[in-house]
Amino acid sequence: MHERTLKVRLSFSYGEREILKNVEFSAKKGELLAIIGPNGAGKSTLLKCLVGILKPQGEVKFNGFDLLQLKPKERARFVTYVPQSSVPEFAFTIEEFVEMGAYATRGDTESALKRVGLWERRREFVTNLSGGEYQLVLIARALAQESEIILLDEPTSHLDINHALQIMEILNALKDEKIVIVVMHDLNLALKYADRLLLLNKGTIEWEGTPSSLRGDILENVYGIKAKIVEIDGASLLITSL
Ligand SMILES: Nc1ncnc2c1ncn2[C@@H]1O[C@H](COP(=O)(O)OP(=O)(O)OP(=O)(O)O)[C@@H](O)[C@H]1O
Repeated sequence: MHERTLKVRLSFSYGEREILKNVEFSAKKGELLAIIGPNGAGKSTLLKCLVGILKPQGEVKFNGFDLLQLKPKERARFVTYVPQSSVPEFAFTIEEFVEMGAYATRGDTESALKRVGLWERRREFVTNLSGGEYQLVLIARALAQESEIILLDEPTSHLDINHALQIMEILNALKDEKIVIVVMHDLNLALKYADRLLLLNKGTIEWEGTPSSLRGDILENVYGIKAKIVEIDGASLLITSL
């Protein structure tokens, strides 16, 4: 049996400009991996490399073979990508939109929509949804694809705290079935839900560890802020100022 582990080692340049420099990490089922880091650090570029939208140098090994060597359709069986979203302008119903995900079956669509609580609303048009509701639809579409790896780029960015927590709970429940990698800007949500954090800065992994091992001074250097992490009721809370 191959271990169900994703092993990444890659670099990527836009033309002459090196954006990701020898980024090396692994991810496995059972843990939610959050990628954090300042604007422009290369987080979205990293996800796009992992899903094959961009062509990096290096390798993305899963179960011993290199996903970068697969054709896009084959790769879609293994990796699903949920991009940063805005509501689309085409008139599909929620159900049609989720079914359009690669390799999704009707059964997958039903269970995915039930999981995000949108099955009853499946005949509504996606154009009429709020940003947060559309985010849930995108996640349902990714779930319906039944891939083994799911990559999400700031899935809570447009969401109120209730919906943000709902999404994080869904991802938390998903991590035993799939490898879950999430780019997050909300550091408090990352501290609460991530099992492991990757801090990306200027295209390299500046720090990697569990939320409980993160210290304020690590964030201070990278973000140029004052930061303190305190424990309240067993939870880590980040307090910041300029
Ligand atoms: N198509 C492109 N052509 C050239 N440079 C690009 C392109 N897309 C992104 N970049 C550059 O790559 C760098 C990393 O961008 P990326 O979007 O990966 O950062 P990020 O960490 O996701 O940032 P943010 O938190 O702001 O979303 C940025 O400096 C950006 O200007």
